[in-house]
Amino acid sequence: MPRRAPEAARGFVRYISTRGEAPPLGFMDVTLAGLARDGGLYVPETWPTLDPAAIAGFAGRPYAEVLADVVAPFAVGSLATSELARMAREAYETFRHPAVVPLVQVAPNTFVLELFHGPTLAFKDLAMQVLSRLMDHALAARGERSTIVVATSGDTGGAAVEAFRGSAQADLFVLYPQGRISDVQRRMMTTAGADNVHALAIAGTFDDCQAIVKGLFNDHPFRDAVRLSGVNSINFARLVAQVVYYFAAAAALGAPHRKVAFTVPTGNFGDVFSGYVAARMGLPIDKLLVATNVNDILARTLATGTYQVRDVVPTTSPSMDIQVSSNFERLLFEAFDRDPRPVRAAMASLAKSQSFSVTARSLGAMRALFSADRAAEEEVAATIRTVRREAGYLLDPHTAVAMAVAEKEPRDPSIPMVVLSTAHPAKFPDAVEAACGIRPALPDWLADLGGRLETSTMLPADLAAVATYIRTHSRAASAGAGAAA
Ligand SMILES: Cc1ncc(COP(=O)(O)O)c(C=O)c1O
Ligand SMILES: N[C@@H](CCOP(=O)(O)O)C(=O)O
Repeated sequence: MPRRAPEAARGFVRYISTRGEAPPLGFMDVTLAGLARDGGLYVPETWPTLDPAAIAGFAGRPYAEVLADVVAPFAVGSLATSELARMAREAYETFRHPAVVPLVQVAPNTFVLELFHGPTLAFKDLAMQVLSRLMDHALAARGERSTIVVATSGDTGGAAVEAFRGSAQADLFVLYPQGRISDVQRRMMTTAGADNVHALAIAGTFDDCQAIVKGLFNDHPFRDAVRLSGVNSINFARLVAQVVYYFAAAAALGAPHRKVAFTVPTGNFGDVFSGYVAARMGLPIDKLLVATNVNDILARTLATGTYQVRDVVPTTSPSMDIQVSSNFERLLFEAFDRDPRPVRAAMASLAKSQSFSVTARSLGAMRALFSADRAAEEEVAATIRTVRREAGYLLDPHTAVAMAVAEKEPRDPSIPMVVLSTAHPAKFPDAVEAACGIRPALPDWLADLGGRLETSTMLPADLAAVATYIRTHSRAASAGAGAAA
């Protein structure tokens, strides 16, 4: 059978690598590829835009329809809009709230955007439920299998397990940092009871897990042999699906006729980069406020222009206990006017000396839209208590990091501030109870989670050990495979 020409060679919307040394690909190829072959991250060659009337029209529309309209321009030529619309409809049928992403007002002109009504109670479901459908569709159409790896600090892993368990096309390997996530998060990964899901407890941090995943992608013979794909936010399809809720929330609050600001609890910089994409597409965003816990590399970088890795400190918002923040590379590429050479230099410096600096001009470009601050552990707990007392609303610790930062930051009171609520408080019951004395219960459909049988494999934080495990257990590897994208 003749080999398929890559989509990009067939005149589709092209995606380019932030490091400039990988072949351009089309949307579905990028979705299956994960990391670019030069170690960089894919972004579209140009940002599509939506006109103000289209944005205004999102208010009150079903969320799945908004997704189809926002994502379609990124997939022109690669995927029929009717297929995308079907996938979106099916994806959001798994959600437990009719609005999918409801907005709740907690103070004058301050809103919480609840992104946790999906099957694993975190914002990751919003993109993962679409991504699994996109990948299954592409793999089935091509008659291919795939080995999916994912590094998680707690939430991406559970969302991936839920989205891919039972997939006929894919085997999923989830790397989580042993002992550094909540019990609920761990159980969501270890109780799938599906042959195609492998939960790997890594003796290390999330940064170790993510470095191993990138190492697997950068080992081209391995990558090709197992047909490697990734569902972390290195995958552009994850990010584009997350752009949708910025549009939905802003339109509900009067955009495009009114500016809206967002505070985003941040770790791997994927969620907030999706906000940047929304701005590039024409959404009038006043400000994107990056909120970190004490693992504040992003806040320090935006303050000083120097990205300097330190040891990670365990916190009550474990999903944000991250130092090497993958998607910052995409922002660097933008801030360097899309010149891949300084991106390569920065990434080489990061690999060699754990740090790099950006020019004053690039820092200025970042600060035009982004600002940043951190919340210490006592501020997080105090915010959970205060918001509960004053607004009768229970925040999870990640959302509380964002709320604490939003409250500290000087702001124009006439501009609505939307705080992204990335997880349900019941995923972190110990931290919430310690902060305010209330122990949030899991919803009914997860009430038996604590009693389900757990299966996981402990491995050292070692690239070769993980690669060997995957080679042995991946059905894509044992079926034999040709070159991947
Ligand atoms: C609950 C929660 N909040 C916030 C974040 C940070 O999001 P991002 O990594 O996209 O910056 C994560 C992890 O990604 C998370 O799981
Ligand atoms: N906080 C994340 C870390 C991985 O982020 P991703 O957005 O790149 O998948 C998690 O919960 O796993």
